[in-house]
Amino acid sequence: MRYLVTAQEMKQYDKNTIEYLGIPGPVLMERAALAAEDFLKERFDAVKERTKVLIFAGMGNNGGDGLALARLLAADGYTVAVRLVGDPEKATEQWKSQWQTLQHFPVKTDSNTQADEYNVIVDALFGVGLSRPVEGIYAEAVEEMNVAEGFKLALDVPSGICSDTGRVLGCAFLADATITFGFCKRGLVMYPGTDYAGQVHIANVGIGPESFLGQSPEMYTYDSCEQHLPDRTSSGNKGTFGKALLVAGSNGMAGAAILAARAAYRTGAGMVKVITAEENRQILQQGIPEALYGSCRQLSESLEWADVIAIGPGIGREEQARECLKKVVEKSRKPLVLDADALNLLAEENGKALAEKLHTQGAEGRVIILTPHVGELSRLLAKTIPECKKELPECGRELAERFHGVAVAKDARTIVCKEQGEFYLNTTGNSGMATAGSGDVLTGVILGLLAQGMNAIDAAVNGVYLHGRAGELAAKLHTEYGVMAGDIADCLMKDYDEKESVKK
Ligand SMILES: NC(=O)C1=CN([C@@H]2O[C@H](COP(=O)(O)OP(=O)(O)OC[C@H]3O[C@@H](n4cnc5c(N)ncnc54)[C@H](O)[C@@H]3O)[C@@H](O)[C@H]2O)[C@@H](O)CC1
Ligand SMILES: Nc1ncnc2c1ncn2[C@@H]1O[C@H](COP(=O)(O)OP(=O)(O)O)[C@@H](O)[C@H]1O
Ligand SMILES: [K+]
Repeated sequence: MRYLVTAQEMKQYDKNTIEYLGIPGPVLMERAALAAEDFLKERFDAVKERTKVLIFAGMGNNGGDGLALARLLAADGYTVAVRLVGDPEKATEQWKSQWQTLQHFPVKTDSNTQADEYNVIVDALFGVGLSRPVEGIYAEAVEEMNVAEGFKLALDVPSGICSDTGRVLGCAFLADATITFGFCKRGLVMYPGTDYAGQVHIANVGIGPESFLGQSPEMYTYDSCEQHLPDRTSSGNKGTFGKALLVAGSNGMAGAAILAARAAYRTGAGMVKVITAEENRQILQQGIPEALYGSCRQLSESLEWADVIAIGPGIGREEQARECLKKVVEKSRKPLVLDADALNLLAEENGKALAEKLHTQGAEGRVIILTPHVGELSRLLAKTIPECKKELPECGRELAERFHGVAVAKDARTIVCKEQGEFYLNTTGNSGMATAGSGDVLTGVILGLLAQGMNAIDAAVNGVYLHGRAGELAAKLHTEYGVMAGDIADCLMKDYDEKESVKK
């Protein structure tokens, strides 16, 4: 698990470390600079004589980090220059202290430096203190750094990237790598910030979980989650691993049902039964002979049979779909995943009463997971798509609250939201997954995990992770251009044993 912090959280943890834990600010800054120095030395020590480093320093403590780095590198024999951007009169106390110390070291600090004469450019203009769009002399400095050749390292956050959202404020430094201090900032994994950050390295500078003082970060991600899969009893039979009911696929949309059923099986469900339009019977049985088939008329008895239910992929918005959704809501209290057109039906005017019932069931303890993409989310919340994209965690949380459930707000960086507590932001996956049917696969994955007894939040979080991971494996085989949803389903769990054996 890796925390993802906002600027405000990071500043609070800095403050707690200094004021409560008693580690002085200059010590933290020195450690930040040492970490950056180590990072550069690892890459450039072998060619030290030919390495010329230019550091662009702002007037805040990010600039202070830059000055400390300049001193360390110069003391180590590197050719280093610093370009000051801003008015030193307005610099922070720590900055001023770093500046005085720097005067005793052979570092060029006049303004005549030409970026194209250096082969390492370090951005120490702004870190988590960026508070408005980058303009004027700061924008010029960013532009100069961006057009320069050579290796580009950002300290803490690429200047111009909002630490909380990953958005570009005015313009931003395009880094090859970012060394970030203490905890990873949200903006370094969200788009487009992640593209600007390059490779992200998290440096331990002495600000750790002790600094939370009861207020842990609100967001986290997984780098690896094998240990979070449901236990698999070696003596289990197909009943042990759950009976998953999938209501999917209207006439002509059998593919959605096949993809989701396939994904549920691949994730480990013992039995998958698909309720779909009569016309789909043959193609479904050919496409996935392992699945049981049922027509919409058999829905009631299938609801009795099932341990867990998912409804939505490819069901359309016709009367039959509405009837099925009504039954699933009214005749069952079993764990339920709602996706695609099931969500659209709930968002319609005449779906409001059903949504109200679900809300009550959620309050009474029914497990409800909703998996909207931003379009579906915008319909459910009556907001615009840009609003939902901009405030995805908040919108996801609003939906989770509305249904007393778990909302999987899908985008290039999907966020799993509960009514309260932390958000999970997913970092697996790639643009190859922006392909029709990819969401149907996710529904099947979450259903498969629920079938094996996982709780709602774990099924949603791990489902999203595994789905993205499968997308990465699929892209290795087919490139991001060539991935189709079926490839994602087929790549599910493919590297699981391998990773386990590496771990052992
Ligand atoms: N103890 C600490 O405080 C530590 C801080 N560290 C560094 O300190 C950074 C945070 O330092 P600060 O809080 O001083 O903030 P920054 O150095 O990120 O920037 C803040 C300064 O930039 C100005 N500013 C913000 N946006 C601007 C814009 N668009 N145009 C022009 N000026 C703008 C602000 O008015 C302020 O003067 C971290 O990112 C990290 O690099 C690290 O050294 C670790 C320890
Ligand atoms: N650029 C991307 N990077 C990572 N994941 C992505 C990207 N684009 C889409 N996805 C994932 O693919 C899935 C698409 O789901 P959805 O929009 O419901 O597709 P469909 O309705 O076609 O099945 C979501 O899980 C989403 O997070
Ligand atoms: K920076």
